[in-house]
Amino acid sequence: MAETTRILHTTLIPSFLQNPSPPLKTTHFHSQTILRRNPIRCSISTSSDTTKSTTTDHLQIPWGCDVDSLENASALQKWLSESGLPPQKMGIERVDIGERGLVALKNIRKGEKLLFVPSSLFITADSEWSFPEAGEVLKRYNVPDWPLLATYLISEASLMKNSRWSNYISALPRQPYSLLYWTRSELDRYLEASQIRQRAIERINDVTGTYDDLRLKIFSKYPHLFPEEVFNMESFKWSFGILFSRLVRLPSMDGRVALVPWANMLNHSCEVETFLDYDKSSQGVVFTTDRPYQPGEQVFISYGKKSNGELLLSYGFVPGEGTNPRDSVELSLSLRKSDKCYKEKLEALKKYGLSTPQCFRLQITGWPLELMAYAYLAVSPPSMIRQFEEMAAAASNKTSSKKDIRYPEIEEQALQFILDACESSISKYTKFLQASGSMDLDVTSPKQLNRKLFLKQLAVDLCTSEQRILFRSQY
Ligand SMILES: C[S@@+](CC[C@H](N)C(=O)[O-])C[C@H]1O[C@@H](n2cnc3c(N)ncnc32)[C@H](O)[C@@H]1O
Repeated sequence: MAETTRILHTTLIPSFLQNPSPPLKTTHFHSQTILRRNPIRCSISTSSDTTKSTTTDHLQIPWGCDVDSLENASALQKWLSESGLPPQKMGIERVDIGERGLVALKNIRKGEKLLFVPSSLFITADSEWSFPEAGEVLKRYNVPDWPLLATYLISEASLMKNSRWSNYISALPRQPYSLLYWTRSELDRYLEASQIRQRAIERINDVTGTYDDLRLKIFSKYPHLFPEEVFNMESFKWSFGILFSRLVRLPSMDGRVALVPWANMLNHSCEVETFLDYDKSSQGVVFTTDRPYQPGEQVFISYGKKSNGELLLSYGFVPGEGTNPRDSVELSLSLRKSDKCYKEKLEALKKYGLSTPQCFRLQITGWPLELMAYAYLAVSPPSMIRQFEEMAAAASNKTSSKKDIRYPEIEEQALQFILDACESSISKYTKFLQASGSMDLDVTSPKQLNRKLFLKQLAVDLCTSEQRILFRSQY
């Protein structure tokens, strides 16, 4: 479950539909369409306009289960054992952290290899389709792994019991926790202070744009293979939500991405340092424990070195206060519009792939040298025009030039510039956190109220942790 964001941005958006092979003749497919698909009933608007107040109350994905359903998880466990999963030292149980998770059934030692999920149980871009022609069409159009897997998941899910993955899909959450399910007004209201709001908007736009591309360029040409009642924005939101929170990148399999049933039941802990990977000798997905577990204890892995905001974005949770040593916050710095050398400074920044405003990542342990270089540039007087390039180069992470630059004559101003930026960001968090106590949630049903309270709490937890890093940086 590592590095999903990077993978999405590198594979989802490229124009994958430039030169498809000639389309197959439609008559070719008729024998396959006897398999019945389960449509999404009363699906909500497929509009890409997330500013509309679409609530998730109307969502009618007819597959998957409630996030904490143990019944479906037990059926999954039984099916996996029958399908080649070796006996395990862990079982699926309801847990305090993460709803359902894997819990030790026996003593587990530090350094033990666990899981051994065979590759026959992975879902990858090469998995066989129950509708092979649908898969063939996508491959002819060179659809990259992420959108291909999202479509595959919907295709298999819609076949319910007729898919070989039916037990796996039935145990997936009907509505994954993900910022994809937040409306634009919820993002604006709850995450106004955090840069994660913008990342969420970009991600929602990526998903919407990908779906629109698929619909326009492929689905509309093969409606008998990709009917709109099944392949619509709602089902794509679901399948991308599942991919963001469950897809694993396997470094020892050349970085291939896969959905790995069973391994998918492991929750994340910021304290552990162990990752899922493919083990060539046992030919399955494993992980090696970095601590012992006693029977009854939940076993965790790491989803990667992610900040609280990144965990909220992909997985829909925020770790407990102060528990994430990798936590960070993005601080936005801008050139002053009134700067006499605004144009020259902006040119220097652009030369090194930077701009204004520009975000820098602050960690609890400190800020990057690039941030200080940007601050030097922002405060430097016209007399330092010859150093602008050196400063911009040092502010960029795309250059091998020296980062540790120092200009004692403007150091104090540069530090003050950073402090002011922290101060301004802190005041946005303070405003939200103070208002959150008395926020009118503007809802009519108890279900909606629960949802809003849940989102608000996530936002409060995120903003508290991000503000804490800013205070620390200021200090
Ligand atoms: C790969 S799944 C893990 C299995 C999942 N708990 C289930 O019941 O299906 C990832 C999801 O588990 C939950 N999760 C994982 N680690 C968590 C944690 N430390 N705190 C809260 N929720 C967590 C989040 O909902 C996340 O999207």
